[in-house]
Amino acid sequence: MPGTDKKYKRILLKLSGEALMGDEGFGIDPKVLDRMALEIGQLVGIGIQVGLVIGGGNLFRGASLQKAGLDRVTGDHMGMLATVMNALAMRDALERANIPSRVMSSIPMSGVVDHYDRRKAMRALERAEVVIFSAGTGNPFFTTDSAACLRGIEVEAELVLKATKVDGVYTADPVKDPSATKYDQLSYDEVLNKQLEVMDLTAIVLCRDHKMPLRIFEMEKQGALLNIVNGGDEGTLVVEL
Ligand SMILES: Nc1ncnc2c1ncn2[C@@H]1O[C@H](COP(=O)(O)OP(=O)(O)O)[C@@H](O)[C@H]1O
Ligand SMILES: O=c1ccn([C@@H]2O[C@H](COP(=O)(O)OP(=O)(O)O)[C@@H](O)[C@H]2O)c(=O)[nH]1
Repeated sequence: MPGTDKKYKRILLKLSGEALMGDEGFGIDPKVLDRMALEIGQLVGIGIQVGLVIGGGNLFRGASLQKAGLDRVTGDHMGMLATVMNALAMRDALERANIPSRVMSSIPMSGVVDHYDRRKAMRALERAEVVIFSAGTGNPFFTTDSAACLRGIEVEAELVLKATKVDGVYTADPVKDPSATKYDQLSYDEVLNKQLEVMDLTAIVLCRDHKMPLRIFEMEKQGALLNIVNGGDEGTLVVEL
C-alpha cells in the first residue's frame, strides 16, 4: 500500500503566504487552501504529525510597509497579524476536509486563537491534530522561515519543509537567473557562505546549530509532500554534510 513505509513521524511544514494567493495579486485563494488541506490530510491519514507555519507575504510584509513609509516595527506587527489571518483560513479549509486542527499564536489573542504553548502543541500533535503556529516568532525583525525552524526544533519535528514557488535551492535565484542550476543536497554552511537567498540566514543558522534537516520543495507540485515523507527526493535537502 503506498505510504505505509513512511520515514517521518513528525514534520514542520512552512507555507509561504504568497503561495496562498494563487493567481490573485493579493489575499487568499480558497482553491489553493483546499488543495493544501487535501495534501496535508494525506499525511495525517498515514499517521504523520504535522505542524504548520504560514507566512503573511500575500497580505503584509514589514520591510515593504517600511519602504512605503510606515514604521518598521508597526509593519512587522501587521505582517505577524497577517499570518494569523492566513492560519484561520487554513484551519477553516482543514475543518472542511474533516482534518482536526488548531491555531496557536505567538501573540496572545484571546477569543480568537490559543496562545502558543509548546507542551499543549506537542500533545495536540500526538493526538493527530494539525497545529498551525501563527504570528511568527512574536517578534519584529524576524521572518516566518525562522519561526518555522524555531517551532520545528521546539516541538522536536524530524524535518522542516519549506514549500515555495521554486523547486529547490539553486546556484542563484532561478527567477532572476535562468542559467542557475539546482542542488539536490547541500550543507548549512554552503547555503550561508554562498549567500543563497532561498531562506533567511537566521533560519539556516538555527537549523545548523540544532542539526535540523531542511527540505525546500515546490508547493505547486502535486504529490511532492507525500513523496518526501515517504523518503523521496524532491527539491533540495539541506543537512550537515
Ligand atoms: N539560490 C536560490 N535558490 C532558490 N530560490 C532562490 C534563491 N535565491 C533566491 N531565491 C528566491 O527565494 C524565493 C523563496 O522564498 P519564499 O520565502 O518562498 O519567497 P518570498 O520571500 O517571496 O516569500 C524563491 O521564490 C526564489 O525566487
Ligand atoms: O517572527 C516574525 C515573523 C514574521 N514577521 C512579519 O510578518 C511578515 C510576513 O512574514 P513572511 O515575510 O515571513 O511571510 P512569507 O514570505 O512566508 O509569506 C514579515 O515580512 C514580517 O514583517 C515578523 O515580524 N516576525
